[in-house]
Amino acid sequence: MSFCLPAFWAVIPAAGVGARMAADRPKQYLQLGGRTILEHSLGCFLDHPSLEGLVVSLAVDDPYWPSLACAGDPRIQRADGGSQRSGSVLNALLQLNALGASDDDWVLVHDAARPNLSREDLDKLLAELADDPVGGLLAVPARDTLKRVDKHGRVVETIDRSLIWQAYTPQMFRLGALHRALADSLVADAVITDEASAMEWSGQAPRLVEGRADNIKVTRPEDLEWLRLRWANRS
Ligand SMILES: Nc1ccn([C@@H]2O[C@H](COP(=O)(O)OP(=O)(O)OP(=O)(O)O)[C@@H](O)[C@H]2O)c(=O)n1
Ligand SMILES: C[C@](O)(CO)[C@H](O)COP(=O)(O)O
Repeated sequence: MSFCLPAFWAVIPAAGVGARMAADRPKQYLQLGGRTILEHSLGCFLDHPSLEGLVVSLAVDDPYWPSLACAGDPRIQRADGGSQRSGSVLNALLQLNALGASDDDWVLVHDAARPNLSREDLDKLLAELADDPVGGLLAVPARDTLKRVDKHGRVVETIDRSLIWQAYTPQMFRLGALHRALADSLVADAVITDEASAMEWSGQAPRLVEGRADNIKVTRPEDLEWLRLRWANRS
């Protein structure tokens, strides 16, 4: 059964420094299968027929972007990164407004550090949330036993994981609602680590869409080692 997926705008926050990766450059510019991690993450969106436009948030002093083949792609607009991920996303949303996006348009925010997003998961998110009143995100149910610890690293509780999920990206919300939620939560100095937490802060209940667990965020060296092994086995 073919179905029409909703049109959407994409925001790719790529202004982080990758401190936990401790590499010689920000992790989004490390190589995976002959391209940078950022190029893989952009690629999943640039060829999608429902894409209206894409904004990538880059550090204001990013020296690496101009050397990428996609730097001149007219489908990609730039926004200045912020001191936090949420600020980088908010700046990109402002750019979408300038590009003519409307408040009711869908926006998908996807970490530049998640290069392994599948087209199947992207289309699943779009299809399942196309008519949702709030929006939502790709997520994976907790698979391991979870422990709560005290300040000494001693277990104080095993948490019931039956209702615990890990938030991934893309996260999909209407532009106007996300813009308001991010701006208001930033003014209130709320702790916001993803778009869904800003929507929750504003009183909304985003919907989880189960995705693939291998849509991992490259955070530490072993994450990239694992992806490189998978990529090598693909070719
Ligand atoms: N001020 C920031 C911080 C992060 N990001 C982006 O948000 C995504 C997820 O953030 P994270 O994995 O934390 O990346 P870093 O902040 O670079 O990592 P670290 O916390 O280890 O420095 C990444 O694509 C990163 O580039 C961003 O655009 N602007
Ligand atoms: C947005 C995110 O990837 C969802 O899990 C996560 O919150 C990013 O956190 P980080 O500390 O900025 O990597």
